[in-house]
Amino acid sequence: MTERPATTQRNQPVTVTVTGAGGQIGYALLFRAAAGAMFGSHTPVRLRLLEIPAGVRAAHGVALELDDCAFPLLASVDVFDEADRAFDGTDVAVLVGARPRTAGMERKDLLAANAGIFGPQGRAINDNAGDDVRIVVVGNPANTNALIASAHAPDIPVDRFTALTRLDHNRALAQLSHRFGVDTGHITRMAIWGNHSNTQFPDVSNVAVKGSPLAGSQLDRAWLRDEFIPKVADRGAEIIAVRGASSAASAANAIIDHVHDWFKGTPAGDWTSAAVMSRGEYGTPAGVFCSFPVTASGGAWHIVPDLKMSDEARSRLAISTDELLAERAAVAELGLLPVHHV
Ligand SMILES: NC(=O)C1=CN([C@@H]2O[C@H](COP(=O)(O)OP(=O)(O)OC[C@H]3O[C@@H](n4cnc5c(N)ncnc54)[C@H](O)[C@@H]3O)[C@@H](O)[C@H]2O)C=CC1
Ligand SMILES: O=C([O-])CC(=O)C(=O)O
Repeated sequence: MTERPATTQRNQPVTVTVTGAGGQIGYALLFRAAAGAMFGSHTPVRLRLLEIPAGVRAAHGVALELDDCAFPLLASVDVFDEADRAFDGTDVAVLVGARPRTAGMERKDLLAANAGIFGPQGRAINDNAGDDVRIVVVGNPANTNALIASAHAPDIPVDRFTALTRLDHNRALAQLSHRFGVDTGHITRMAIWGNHSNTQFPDVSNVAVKGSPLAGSQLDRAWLRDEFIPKVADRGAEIIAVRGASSAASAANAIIDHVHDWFKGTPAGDWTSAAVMSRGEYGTPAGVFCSFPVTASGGAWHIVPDLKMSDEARSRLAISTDELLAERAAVAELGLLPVHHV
């Protein structure tokens, strides 16, 4: 047996709770998390898997397979069907567990089906998680579910809650990479604004390719309006139509990217996209989780300040934030928000 070099340094383990762990995204996520993709090769991970009773057996199956991978960084795996126990001491809560949409549904159609999950989970995180807990909401409609969860966690700073729009960001990078014939790593300063839905605004106005801003024919407005923006905004539906199920591996990959950057920071000179609580930045309505261009440093997200926005960009963003306000009103109507959040 090869001995580990004496210099191998090990950080304290990070505890990650994943809800919906027996589902499609869970299956694509947990093995990469256990292999060290979130926090790097020096940080062991303790996994806590939450499922509803009907999904617990599948989650146990995933736990058996995790065991069989013999990941050196995997400190423990535990399966729960009770939120209070699953979130006990957790550092990172990944809220995936929810029903996915099927062909013909919009993400907002999931509101009534899924929103009821996130209040109790927010409360369980509030009462049980570690002091520094960070939360990423993935289950749709993700932005509004993040609002519900945070509203039920009064002791946790709202900035610790996020909703995932990194998948939209990555989709946009891939489309730009195809268009301009460069690796995605050469494309910086992409931004997703608004809701994780087809009203989102994928904005290339600050994009740089190999460090140079887009110019001339690269800014083909008809291509942006008729092809790029709808391709990115409707990609989730395209995946459902082609794959027959909603995106799972690409969603898991985006979760890894999001958590990784939150802990490790975004690269100098670039930013990414995440939905965070709006305090009115860029004219957005305060009190909804809205996607912005963000940097991460010191374990916190920072909305990129002082970007110029055209009138068209502002009106596209307003369409998406109007949808967020409508979702907020709908869940308030369903009694899913505490009164002071309405
Ligand atoms: N924000 C994003 O970028 C994306 C979000 N999604 C959303 O992620 C969610 C999950 O998608 P999949 O994994 O494909 O679905 P899935 O149906 O394969 O798995 C969901 C799992 O969640 C479990 N679950 C349901 N309610 C739960 C609860 N209260 N507590 C714990 N577990 C619970 C189910 O038993 C199931 O095993 C869906 O809402 C989907 O729309 C999917 C792709 C991208
Ligand atoms: O579209 C869906 O229902 C799943 C999802 O959020 C995505 O793929 O972006």
